[in-house]
Amino acid sequence: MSNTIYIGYYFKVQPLQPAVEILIAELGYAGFESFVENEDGVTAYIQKDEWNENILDDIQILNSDEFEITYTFEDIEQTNWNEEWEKNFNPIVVDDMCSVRAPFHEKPNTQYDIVIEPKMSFGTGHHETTHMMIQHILKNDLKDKSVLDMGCGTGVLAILAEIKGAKPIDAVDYDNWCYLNSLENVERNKSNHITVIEGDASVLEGKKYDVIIANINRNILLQDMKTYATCLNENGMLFLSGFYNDDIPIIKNECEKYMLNFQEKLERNNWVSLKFLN
Ligand SMILES: C[S@@+](CC[C@H](N)C(=O)[O-])C[C@H]1O[C@@H](n2cnc3c(N)ncnc32)[C@H](O)[C@@H]1O
Repeated sequence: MSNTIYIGYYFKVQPLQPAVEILIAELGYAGFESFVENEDGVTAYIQKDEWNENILDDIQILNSDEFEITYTFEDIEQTNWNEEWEKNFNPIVVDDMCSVRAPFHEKPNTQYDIVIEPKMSFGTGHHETTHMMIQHILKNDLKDKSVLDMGCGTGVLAILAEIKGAKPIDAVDYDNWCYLNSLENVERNKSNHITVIEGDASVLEGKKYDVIIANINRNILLQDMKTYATCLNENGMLFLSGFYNDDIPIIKNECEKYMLNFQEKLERNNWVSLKFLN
C-alpha cells in the first residue's frame, strides 16, 4: 500500500456552499476517499486502482445550473499527498468537547484532545461519518466496556473510546497502511488498551465485545453483519456508519435478522450513522 498512487481532482466551485458539501458526499459514494476543502472549492483524492475515466459520470451536482464547477486532475505521488495534508489539515472540534488535530497544531481547550497524523488513512473527523461516530461515542457510557473498532482507518474512534474509559479495545483494518497508521496514532495518544489488528471480519472469530463501532460502507456492513451480531455481547451497542439515508431500510432489515434493535439515527449531509442494541 505504501506505493499507492492517487489521482487528485482540483474542483473550483462557485458559490461554495452547499455545493462543496454535496460534491464531497457524491464523490465519496463514487469511491473518492479523501477531501481537502480550500477557499476555491475542494481537492478530492481517489486511489488509481479505484479510478476509471467515467468516474464523474454519476456526479449529479456537476450538471447543476445553480453552481459553476470546473476541475483539473493529475496523478499524485504519496509524498505530495502527505504534504497536502500537512498544509491543509485543520483541527476540528466535535460538539465543543472533542478535538481532532495534527501534531503541529496548538493544543485546543477541549475536554478530549486526539492527535492524529492521517498520512494515507481515512479518519480525521472531517468526514461526516467520522464526525457522527465521534458524536455517538461522546454520548454513550463506554467505561470498562470492551470495544471493537472495525475499519479503524487512523484509529481515531478507538482512541476516543479509550479516552472515554473503554477497555480492552481491538482496532481492526484490512488495509496495511491503516494498520500501521493506527499503530502510530495509538502510540502518539498514549493509548494503552488498544490492540491494532490487520485483517477483515475473519479475525473476529471467537471474540466478544460490549460495543462494536463500524464506519465502513453499506456493502461491507451488510456482508459482515452476521459476524458483528455474533461478536456482540447481550445488551451490547452497535454503531454503524458509512452509508446514506436511502440505505437505512436495507441496513435495518439486515440488523433485524440478528435481533439488533434500532435506537438512534444521526445525520449529516445525507450521510447517516445508526445505533442498535442487542
Ligand atoms: C470510512 S473509513 C473509517 C475510518 C475510521 N474508523 C473513521 O471513522 O474515520 C473505513 C475503513 O474501513 C477499512 N475497511 C474497509 N473494508 C474493510 C473490511 N472488510 N475489513 C476491515 N476493514 C475494512 C478501510 O481500509 C478504511 O480504513
